[in-house]
Amino acid sequence: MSFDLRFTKGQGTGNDFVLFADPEGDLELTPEQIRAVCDRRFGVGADGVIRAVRSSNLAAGADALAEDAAAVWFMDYWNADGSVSEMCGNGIRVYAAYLLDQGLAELPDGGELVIGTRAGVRHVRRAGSGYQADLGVWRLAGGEPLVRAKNLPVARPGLGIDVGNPHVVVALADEAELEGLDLGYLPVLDPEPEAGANVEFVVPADPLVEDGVGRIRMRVHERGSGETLSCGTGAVASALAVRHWAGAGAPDAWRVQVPGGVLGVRMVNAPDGEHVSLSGPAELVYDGVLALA
Ligand SMILES: N[C@@H](CCC[C@H](N)C(=O)O)C(=O)O
Repeated sequence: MSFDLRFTKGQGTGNDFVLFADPEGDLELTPEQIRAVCDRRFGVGADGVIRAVRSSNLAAGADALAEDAAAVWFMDYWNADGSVSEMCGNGIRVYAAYLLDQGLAELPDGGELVIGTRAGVRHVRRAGSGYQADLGVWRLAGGEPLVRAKNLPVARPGLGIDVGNPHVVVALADEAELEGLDLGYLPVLDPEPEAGANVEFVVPADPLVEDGVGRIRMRVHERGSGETLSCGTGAVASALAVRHWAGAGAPDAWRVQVPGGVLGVRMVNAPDGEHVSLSGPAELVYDGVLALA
């Protein structure tokens, strides 16, 4: 049986998403349907799909509500291959813009949206013409897998970082090496983390720090989506990794240039540990209807 999916297309630094509202949680798309929506030739085309569902109508939403009763909306996220992810840093800003655009939530000046995700409750506020999301407490994932990628002459050690979803960050020698990578091929990790990982390749800008802000360039191969123009949680993981490698005195504010634009990352101490926040643009591009089988 086919049905019409009313959707909005949105993007943040070129990481693009199909968003749809399903407040009651009646419309659980299958992995095949997600792949059909994200197909860039036969579907709408996107790096991921986001369902706006009330936390009270989703099993995973119960945890969010237990953490914070204000998390009435849940960001239900799928990668383009139909797999579920815990978190999406660009997606959560676009999701905030979508909730506001659809009149599903309000954001008074200086206020914040409280959003349930599989990685926990996240807070989003306006920042300039975009949004800033507190992605919570980060942690070293405890692994340094060797990473092989197409056109990378030798395997390099990566650093495992968890920001709600899994990342492995790899430092490259220079811009030429970054540009020469062919991320149309899946990077191979040894050992391969059980749940897979998003893999970021980074190089420092020259100078690394300007006006107290660290500066890096990044490309990414996203778990479940392949190479994308940007990955918000990947930008955060990259800034954290480079700060870790730079050692004492490295800044807590970073500017991450990705193929689709620029993202801001900031580390801030809080009672429960060091939080990391991500800021950047979020745009809703168009609305449409897709017939799905
Ligand atoms: N593009 C996102 C991350 C989306 C999920 C990721 N591919 C995963 O599987 O963890 C971002 O902006 O963070």
